[in-house]
Amino acid sequence: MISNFTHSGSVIYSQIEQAARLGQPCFAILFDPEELRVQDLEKHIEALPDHTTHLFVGGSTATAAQAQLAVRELKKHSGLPVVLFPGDHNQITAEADALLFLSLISGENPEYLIRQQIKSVDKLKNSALEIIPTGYILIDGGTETAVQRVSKTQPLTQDDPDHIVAVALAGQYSGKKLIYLEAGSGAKNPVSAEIIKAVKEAIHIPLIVGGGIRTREQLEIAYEAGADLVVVGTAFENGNFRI
Ligand SMILES: CC(C)=CCC/C(C)=C/CC/C(C)=C/CC/C(C)=C/COP(=O)(O)OP(=O)(O)O
Ligand SMILES: O=P(O)(O)OC[C@@H](O)CO
Ligand SMILES: [Mg+2]
Repeated sequence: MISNFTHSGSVIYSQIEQAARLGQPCFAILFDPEELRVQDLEKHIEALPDHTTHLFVGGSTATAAQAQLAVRELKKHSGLPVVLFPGDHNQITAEADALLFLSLISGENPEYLIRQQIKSVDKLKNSALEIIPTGYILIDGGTETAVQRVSKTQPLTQDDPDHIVAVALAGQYSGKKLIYLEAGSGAKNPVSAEIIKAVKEAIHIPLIVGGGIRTREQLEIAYEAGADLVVVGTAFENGNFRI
């Protein structure tokens, strides 16, 4: 019997999974609510690359009000799915289409492994927001990033792909539906092709890759290595993402 207790549909996740299965990679632009000026939003929407499939909203230090405004305005001006990628439970708003329910599994800070998630329950339990359990893995991108500072966790070295694969598999075995390899916003070095490939070969859930991707070439390297969804934030924010 189909359960009546299903919290919400899985429209967004099913799309990502199906695209991954068909080898049609997805592409997300990340809007940091802290940086977003509403008066510039239409210009940003017009500048979205044609192959954009998702709009992500989140920041390491954005407030609840900033996140809510960003989601509302993006939904108003674009038909693309708006997916929350929160740095904090306060950024969650039921007006989005889906939520990456992140757990920072590369680190050992209980606040980002389970406490933030518990704090979000009151908001989530009566909402129809699609919740996508996501294993979030912070990898050293050559600079100290906001995620590292905020989460007080160390990134995993790119020199040990076997360990990164083990963390990703532990996430999958724990029931995560997505794995997100993160080099950190504005990273000097994106996650390497070698690591993307090793993780992709090991897991059977879709793989998100982000952090420090600025060029068409880096984007293609990530897809070629096996990323199912690539996220670009800073380069788009700065008007530097040339494709
Ligand atoms: C799912 C729930 C309830 C909460 C999530 C809380 C967790 C586990 C967060 C993971 C750790 C973290 C701080 C992630 C931040 C992710 C993010 C939105 C990064 C974008 O970084 P920017 O804010 O753009 O960086 P800059 O400050 O460099 O611009
Ligand atoms: O801002 P950039 O470096 O594109 O990173 C995107 C995203 O992965 C950050 O969480
Ligand atoms: Mg940012």
